[in-house]
Amino acid sequence: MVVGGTADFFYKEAQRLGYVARSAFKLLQIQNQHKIISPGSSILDLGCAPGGWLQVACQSLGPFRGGGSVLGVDTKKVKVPPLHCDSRVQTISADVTTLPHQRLKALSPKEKGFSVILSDMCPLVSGITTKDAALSFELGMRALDLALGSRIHLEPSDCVGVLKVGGHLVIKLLESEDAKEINQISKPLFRKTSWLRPKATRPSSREIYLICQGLKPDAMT
Ligand SMILES: C[S@@+](CC[C@H](N)C(=O)[O-])C[C@H]1O[C@@H](n2cnc3c(N)ncnc32)[C@H](O)[C@@H]1O
Repeated sequence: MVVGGTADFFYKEAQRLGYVARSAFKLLQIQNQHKIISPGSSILDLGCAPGGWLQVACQSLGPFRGGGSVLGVDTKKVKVPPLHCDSRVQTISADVTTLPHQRLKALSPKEKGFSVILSDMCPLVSGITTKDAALSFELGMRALDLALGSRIHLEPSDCVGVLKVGGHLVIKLLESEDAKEINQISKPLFRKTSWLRPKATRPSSREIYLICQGLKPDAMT
């Protein structure tokens, strides 16, 4: 992004290192601080276009022989393969708000769900703070719902979430009272939850990431 006639630091760094978007540095910081991705992780990346997080997710899996997988979903098509991605990365074009839990589960390795779910989804920003925050909250809740299914009682009770026990979930939100509600819902279900505002976030942005680590076993199972 060119701001005031000069390309900003993270834009230049992204170009220098072959990342398709400066957003790559946000996931790099999350990974450096929280180590959510390990060799062999099965990763679901919601709102993956143009592919910066796909690149960092694949790099974070380590050498190809260590296995792992990354499934990216976006309404926009991703021009694959971006640099740093290998055949462990697959993408589909779909609207996350209407994508059934069962379809996502069927796309996960051995249909067993994912060990890491990332949501960098954001609505088309209107500039109206309350409206944008409300839309962002809806996308965040959708990510939570896909991850946890009936455990957060948003869906019929047979609707199983696609995040594995022990797994991690990252959700982008725009700061608001509602955003705090997502943390309140998540907190009892995970070993730890925390907030992170990455250095690569533009100063004018209200975005913030909720990081939920270590999904606890379901009391019902
Ligand atoms: C900030 S961009 C993601 C950037 C990406 N993490 C990267 O590093 O390249 C937000 C993305 O969310 C996607 N998005 C928003 N609403 C969506 C929805 N309902 N279903 C799927 N993707 C959605 C947009 O199309 C957009 O590509």
